[in-house]
Amino acid sequence: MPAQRGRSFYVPRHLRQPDGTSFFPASTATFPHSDLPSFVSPHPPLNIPPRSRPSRARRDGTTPGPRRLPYGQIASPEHDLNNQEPLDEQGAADAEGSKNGSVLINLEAYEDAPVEASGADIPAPASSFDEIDLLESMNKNISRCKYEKPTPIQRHAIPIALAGRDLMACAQTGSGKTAAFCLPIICGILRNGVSNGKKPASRIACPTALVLSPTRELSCQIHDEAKKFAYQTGIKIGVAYGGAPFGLQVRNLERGVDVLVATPGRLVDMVERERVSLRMIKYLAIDEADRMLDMGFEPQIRQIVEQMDMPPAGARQTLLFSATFPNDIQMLASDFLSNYIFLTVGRVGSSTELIAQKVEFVEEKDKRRRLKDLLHARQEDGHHGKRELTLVFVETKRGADVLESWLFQNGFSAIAIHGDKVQVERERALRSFKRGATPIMVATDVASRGLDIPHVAHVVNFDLPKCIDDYVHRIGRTGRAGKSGLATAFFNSKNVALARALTDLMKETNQEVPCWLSECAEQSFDGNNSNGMSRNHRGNKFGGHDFRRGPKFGNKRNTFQSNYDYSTSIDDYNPSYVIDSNGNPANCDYDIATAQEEGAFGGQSFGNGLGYGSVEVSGWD
Ligand SMILES: Nc1ncnc2c1ncn2[C@@H]1O[C@H](COP(=O)(O)OP(=O)(O)OP(=O)(O)O)[C@@H](O)[C@H]1O
Repeated sequence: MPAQRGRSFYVPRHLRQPDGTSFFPASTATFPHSDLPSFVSPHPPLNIPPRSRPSRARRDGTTPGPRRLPYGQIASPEHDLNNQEPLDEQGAADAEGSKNGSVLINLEAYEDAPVEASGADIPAPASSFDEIDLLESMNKNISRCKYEKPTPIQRHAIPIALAGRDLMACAQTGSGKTAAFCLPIICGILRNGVSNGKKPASRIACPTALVLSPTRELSCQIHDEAKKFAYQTGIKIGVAYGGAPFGLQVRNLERGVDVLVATPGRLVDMVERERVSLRMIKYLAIDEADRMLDMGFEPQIRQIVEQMDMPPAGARQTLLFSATFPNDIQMLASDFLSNYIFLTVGRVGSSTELIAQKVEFVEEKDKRRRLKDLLHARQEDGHHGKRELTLVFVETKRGADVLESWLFQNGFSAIAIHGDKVQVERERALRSFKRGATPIMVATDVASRGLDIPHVAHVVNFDLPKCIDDYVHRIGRTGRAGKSGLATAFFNSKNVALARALTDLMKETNQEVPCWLSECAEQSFDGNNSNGMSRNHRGNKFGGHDFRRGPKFGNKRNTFQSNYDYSTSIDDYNPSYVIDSNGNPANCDYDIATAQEEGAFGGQSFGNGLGYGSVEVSGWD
């Protein structure tokens, strides 16, 4: 329903151009509202009954209701989460990722991204799982997962990790980073003999590997993935996260654990109460490592890694993964690593071209109406038939609750997830969304990282984040594992600081940038206004970069600082190979002038406000 057409927008004084006009469009008529996604659903439509008028529905969806509903729409006053039709059979098959024994994904989509690895003596990449020296039991599990060939990050990262090297790795969202660190860890433990991590004659769990992640949901997901890779190997995978019964988790770990997947808070609690010891840790993996080392989490991570009983860097193997890695965080992260390799698939912080990105100018007061239009439009375009999922990101927990209620009042079946909800509610929301029972989820940044939900076809940034890296992770909830996806962002005068970074990211991934956004980006960026920019952005399309190659490389002040014996120093850094999209070696020297201009490192302080300022509102664990 194009309710906004023809209405003019108020443009604040500071956003007007000198001639009094605005770089924002005068009315939505000039926006691509009609320009709705040319995105083609990867799923065939279902026969869906016509939409019926909603009246009231319970927010937790626990009351009885119709079994089959149009996309996101409530057909009767009440609906039952449990009785609702989940994804149909085809959907279930897709979710399993299999058909005729092969994975229904297009991994070729990741082949275009240039791969760059830097550091000393880099192990060669492998072209197939067979070529990687994983054990027979693990190869069987890889086949069971229907992984036919490794993704680029897996091809490069697994041999590096199997060679025992520390690694800082960056690759696009949805490109298979979880397996890239889980497989070599499990294989390494198997090669050295399974210990089933229990201190003899004691109730203290002593895992061999620790995987840290920022949210409870992500820890559960990694735990599930790792269990698949460790199936029938004898390796025990355990999980520890807040909001769930402490005693139950401890009792499970007491039975023995080789790989412990944990959120930092619960882990600290367990170590302090002497239920877990980190003294046997041989492998430390940190997923979403930039988030984990940003201001909110860094003290806790340092406590775990440096002040508890974990062996120091060099005595353990450390693997850090993320899709984004700002330079200042890379520098912090290097404290935890020894003689490491820096590996990137695509530019650090870049997105994937699988995601069609749309940016629309929408004033605050018009956002709800526009969201409603978008949800209806997908229905009318026939995208609703397969219970495609829509994830709507908002800035605050309260905003999530309010929007959830409003969607319900307007007949949409939506559920909110944020950090103020108790864990049972969070899990219920996620489960209901994943099953397709509640096809719209309103979320804060608690759902922005790592979550792998196969049918998310549309991500709406109802409120844009302050930092482009957060945007990259949010839109990365769609367009995963080779599938295409759509991301729509509502932009207005509150988001001007993000315009430049957003424009650059969109251009880099061959997206159409609206003229008004380009103009806004040009005018808002005066060289000082770098808000919203990723801290490693350097405007270079090719490759990512290792902060050790920055302008201060060679400056003793930047020699890595640590309590432990680091063999890595700026002096023995030795960039070894750069591979372009055709697999050929390429030259990708770091442009010092550009780096200095953009404050590659040292240029911006850690407290520059560009980090994850939404910690308070987003409910990280
Ligand atoms: N080699 C492979 N073949 C087929 N599917 C794969 C392969 N590797 C991973 N996948 C699938 O791709 C999906 C995305 O993987 P994963 O969640 O590890 O991505 P990610 O890179 O960690 O994303 P994010 O940056 O959002 O955390 C998962 O469903 C996973 O099972």
